[in-house]
Amino acid sequence: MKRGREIAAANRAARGRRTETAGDGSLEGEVIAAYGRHYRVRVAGADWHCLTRGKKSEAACGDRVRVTPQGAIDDVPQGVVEEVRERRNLVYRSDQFRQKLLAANVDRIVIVVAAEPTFSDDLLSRALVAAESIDVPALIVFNKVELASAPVARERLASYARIGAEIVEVSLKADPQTALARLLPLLAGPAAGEAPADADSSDADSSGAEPSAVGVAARSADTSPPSPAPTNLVLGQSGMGKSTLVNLLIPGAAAATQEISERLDSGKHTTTFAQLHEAVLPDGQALRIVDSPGFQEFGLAHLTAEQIQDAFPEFRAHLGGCRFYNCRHLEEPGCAVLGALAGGDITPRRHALYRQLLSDAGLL
Ligand SMILES: Nc1nc2c(ncn2[C@@H]2O[C@H](COP(=O)(O)OP(=O)(O)OP(=O)(O)O)[C@@H](O)[C@H]2O)c(=O)[nH]1
Ligand SMILES: [Zn+2]
Repeated sequence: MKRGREIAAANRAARGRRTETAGDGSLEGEVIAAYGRHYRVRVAGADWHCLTRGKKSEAACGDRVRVTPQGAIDDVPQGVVEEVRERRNLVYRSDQFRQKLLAANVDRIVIVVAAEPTFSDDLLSRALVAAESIDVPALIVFNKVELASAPVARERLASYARIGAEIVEVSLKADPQTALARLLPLLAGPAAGEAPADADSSDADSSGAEPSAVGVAARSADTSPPSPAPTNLVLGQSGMGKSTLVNLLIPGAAAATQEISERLDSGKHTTTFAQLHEAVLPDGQALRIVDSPGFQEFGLAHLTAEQIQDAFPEFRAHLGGCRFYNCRHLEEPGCAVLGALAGGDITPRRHALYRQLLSDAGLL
């Protein structure tokens, strides 16, 4: 989050690059659906079906890619992904054996939890760590708050608010209008071609007190090309209401997903599907949502020790206070983080997660 300003600037620069034709006949586009090695790439307003050259699937939803045309099948342009452009960030899950790319070039990670079924602290915490590790703001959408079980879940979420997480309460099914009124100002932004609406706000940092300052038309008024809306990656365990959220925000999203999975997957079931949905709102703002599969585990084996440590906001105030400059905050004498753990400022659950993430990454 501390690099929000730089990211916003990089963001503007990256988005200045519109679709271009290179000398070799290749074109630039954006991956709007990733399904194993199959991709749907939006090139100059048309949706192409593309494959990568290698066996590995290395592009993610939201990536800018260079593609070469390969004719058309059933009027759908076909292409090959030749190159993935440099990305601002990449969200992925990993264990020791493989990686699952979720999305690239995201501006916010939206994590859906609910009053019931019971959400997993481990998964929520890992999603927050994933966001922190790439300096992208996270938003927790707390759904089904009309249920009698909501106070228990609210109490559990309070510990996340204490470490700085932003939480929005909604009833996506029971009260969709209020949910939209709360979420759209946080998630929408200027449509492509629209001038920035707010001259004062300058970045997509979520650390400000005003929720309305988060990425919503909050681009500085400079001379660079106007930015399209921020890209929101939606994550959630099964049953929390992720599909309900995506369909409320983008009417027709379910049908689009169905259509793409039928075309790209030809009946095979894969779980690596992610899709970018876009909509223009009545007020002219635009909304970009990446829908990803529900998950039951969130491996972060790719993180470095430094990324893991930095992803715990409640450690920060203590990091300078350890006796050893290279303290790992595990059992070292004179460790300020362990002191804060003993004193109750850091919870045992969070410190256990810290240790587990180091272990998962092979760093213990
Ligand atoms: N009571 C209540 N139920 C809701 C609300 N929002 C969604 N649901 C229900 O919660 C269930 C799960 O919602 P989905 O949107 O399918 O959840 P999901 O997270 O996409 O789950 P998967 O499809 O399994 O990945 C459905 O039966 C919804 O009708 C709400 O505001 N209140
Ligand atoms: Zn320490």
